[in-house]
Formats: sequence, C-alpha cells, structure tokens
Amino acid sequence: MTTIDFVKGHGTQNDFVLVPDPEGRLALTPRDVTYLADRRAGIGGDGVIRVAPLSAAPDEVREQCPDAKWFMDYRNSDGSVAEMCGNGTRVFARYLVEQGLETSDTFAIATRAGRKEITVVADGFATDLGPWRLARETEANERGMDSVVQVHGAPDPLPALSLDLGNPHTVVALPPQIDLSALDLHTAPKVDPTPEHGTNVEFVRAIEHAHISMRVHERGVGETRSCGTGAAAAALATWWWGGRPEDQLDWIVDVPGGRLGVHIAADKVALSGPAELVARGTVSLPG
Ligand SMILES: N[C@@H](CCC[C@H](N)C(=O)O)C(=O)O
Repeated sequence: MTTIDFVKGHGTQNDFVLVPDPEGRLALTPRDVTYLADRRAGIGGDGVIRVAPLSAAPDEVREQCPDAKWFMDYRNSDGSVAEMCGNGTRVFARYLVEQGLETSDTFAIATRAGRKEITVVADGFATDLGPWRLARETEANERGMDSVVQVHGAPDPLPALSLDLGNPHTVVALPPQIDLSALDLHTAPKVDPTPEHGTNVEFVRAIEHAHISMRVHERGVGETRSCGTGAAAAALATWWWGGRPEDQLDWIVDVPGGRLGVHIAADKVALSGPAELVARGTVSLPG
C-alpha cells in the first residue's frame, strides 16, 4: 500500500486535493484520483493536482515553459486529465509560496495548456491565463452564438457560444424569465453540436455594467461552486455579445462559492481571486 502526503485547498470553493511530488516520481492512476476526490470514501475535491517539478512534465509542456520550476498536473474528480484549471493555478501558487518553493511576487508555472504567469496580489493570486479564442469562430452567427444547450429547468434549448481557454467552455446567457437558481445541474447539460472532447458549460446572468453571476457544470466533475477558466469564459462571452466595449475590460464574476475578477487585455485574459489551504495529512492509496 502506498501512503502519500496531501494538502487540501480551494479557490472560491472550487476545491482540490494537492499531492506534493517534489521528485516527480508519482504516477497517479485514474483510480487513485477518483479515490482522493471522493467526498465520502476519500479526501474530497473537484479535482486532484499533483505538484511536480518541470522535469516531470510532458516534453511539449517543458518546451513551452522553460522558466517554470513547477508543473500543475491537473485531473478532474472522475479521473480524467484536463488541460487547465484557473482556480487550480491560484491554489497551486498558494502552495508553492507557503512552502517557500517560490519566493518572488511573480513567477511562471507550467500547465498542459502552456505557461501561466502568477502574480501575488492583495486578496490572493492573479493568473495570466494567456490567449483565448472562439472555438468555432466561423460558425458564430450575428448574435455571437454557435451552439444550443438543453438544460433541466429551461423549457427550450438555449443559444450559446463556445470558447477555448486552453480547455473548452460553452457559455449560455440566460433569458430574463429563467432564474439561475431554477436550473437543475445534477445532470450534464446537452450541447449541440456535441464538442469532440466534452465541454464545461456556464450559465450567465448579467447583474450590471461588467458584473455577472454564473453557475457552471464542469466536464469531468458535475456542478461546482466555482470555475476560474469558466468565469473568464463567461466574462469574455458577455463582453463579446456586448460588442467588445473598450471601457469594459475589468469584470466581476459572482459564483456560488464567492467572487472572481477577470481582466480582458487584447487577446489575453487574466483571472484573480482568493486561494486557501485548509488541511494537510497523509492518505493511503487503494492497493
Ligand atoms: N475548475 C477549473 C476547471 C477544471 C477543468 C475542467 N473541469 C475541464 O475539464 O476542462 C477552473 O477553475 O478553471
């Protein structure tokens, strides 16, 4: 039986089991990940993050991130690998700083979606998520929609926009007659056309100028209380639908677990918000 150290943390209640692997020797299987993420039989989390040295990252990640020391090896709670996790980057950064593994106010980390730059800010951490793009630009109609989403709680399919932030997102602007709280996200919303590699789905309600609230159904997880790349996708889609106003580049995104900041800069986007570590211990992996 293998016993490992773990650290539990969260960013706006998007929670993760961090697994320190300073030598880069740990091969977490999907079964290990589902066990660690299990809220009843294991530790519990929306995802599992192995903290590995850059030398343990895949070749293409090492090439893209030569100045990063640490690789965020992210898995969803169902054991699947995801390219990116925005809230995860901040919790990962919190761990590196608390352990003294990073000592400056700005540093790079490596992810499967490339190099991400972290900045320590007053209320947590900001992550430069880098470039984003419309996933199906050629198919977006004049209203900026390229797909439809069927979700329990809405009588008809709702128009949506797909964005790529390193990982896939489909954003729905809720019509005024449907409350965010009326949606049932226990089952995955159905997206048409079906994205080849699945998608995270965000439902957005505008509150005021550059201020939205959202709920999310995450690929590989289910409904979560926050999603960092999802918040960025939701702000970008709302900004896009609004005609990309140049005076609306700083967004507030309210999620069930708290509040995130999103800054849009030309072809890049940044995410900011809190990150907390709440527990440490050891756990035996299933044999
Ligand atoms: N919660 C994350 C996103 C995690 C990955 C996602 N479920 C996927 O499969 O793409 C975030 O904060 O961005």
